[in-house]
Amino acid sequence: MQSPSLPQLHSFLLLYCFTLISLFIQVLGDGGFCSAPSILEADVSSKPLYWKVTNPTLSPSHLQDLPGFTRSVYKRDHALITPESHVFSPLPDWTNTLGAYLITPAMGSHFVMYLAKMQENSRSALPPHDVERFVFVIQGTVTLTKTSGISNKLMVDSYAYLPPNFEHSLKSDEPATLVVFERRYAFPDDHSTEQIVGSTDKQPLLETPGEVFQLRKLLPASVPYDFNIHVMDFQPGEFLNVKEVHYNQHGLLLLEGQGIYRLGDSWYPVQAGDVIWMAPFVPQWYAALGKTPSRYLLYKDVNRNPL
Ligand SMILES: NC(=O)N[C@H](N)C(=O)O
Ligand SMILES: [Mn+2]
Repeated sequence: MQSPSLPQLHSFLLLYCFTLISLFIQVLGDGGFCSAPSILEADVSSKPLYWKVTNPTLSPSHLQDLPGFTRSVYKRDHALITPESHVFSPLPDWTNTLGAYLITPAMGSHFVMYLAKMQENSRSALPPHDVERFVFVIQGTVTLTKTSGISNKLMVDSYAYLPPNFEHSLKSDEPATLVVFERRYAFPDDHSTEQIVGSTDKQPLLETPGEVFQLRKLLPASVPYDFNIHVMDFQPGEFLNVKEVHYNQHGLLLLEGQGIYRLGDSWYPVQAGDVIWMAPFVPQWYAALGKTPSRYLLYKDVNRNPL
């Protein structure tokens, strides 16, 4: 049998290498040999708004049952509370509602932030005396009823601000999830706040000089309001220009998307469903990553002298 000529051997080797390379690319393209399912693969575009907040991508299956594994962190000037850490218990005086307090004055905040999981036929209780309340609907529909008898249906992405000592109730026939902020109202002389009902999509985009994110504010900027709720949108790859350090404190809920949050000297991968506490003056910065835009809801105290 005649041995292959040099040109034949050369073309055989070329073909062999080409086959190997295309096989390797094929395997990598399928996520490689040992990659966990990427959160990017979860196609959230076909899901209801804010769906991932109540259906977070928990750690990959091989980590989910890893004893003690969590992304949650609690430090002096910040905290990251991730869904696998939530501890729900019946909300005092609410009917058929479980609550998970995520930020409270025990952390050093002057407000509380909690998730309220309303079951069937559930009803809210009033906040304590002189405490104002802001509720935002993450999932389901609730009916806000005031003493005047007027009621509003709040769907996902809708919200309500209730002044201190304002009689009201939130009812839900079907399961619904709210994020709630409450704060002891700092009464300025002869100022008072009004009850507000609105939805994010109807709020105008505000100027953000020097920044690229889109900003909506859900409450009036006027003096009577001692906090505001910002809704901030980032396209993948966009990030905060200012590495902020300010006297205001924040409670943040990532509603959509994923990225990296810098808090102090720590850098955290975050995703929809994560909650962050930022104490005054903690250096803070965010970059949106992945294929889907980021949106977060942000409590920020305003209009009061820090003294
Ligand atoms: N961490 C933040 O996104 N902070 C806001 N830009 C703010 O303080 O208004
Ligand atoms: Mn800030």
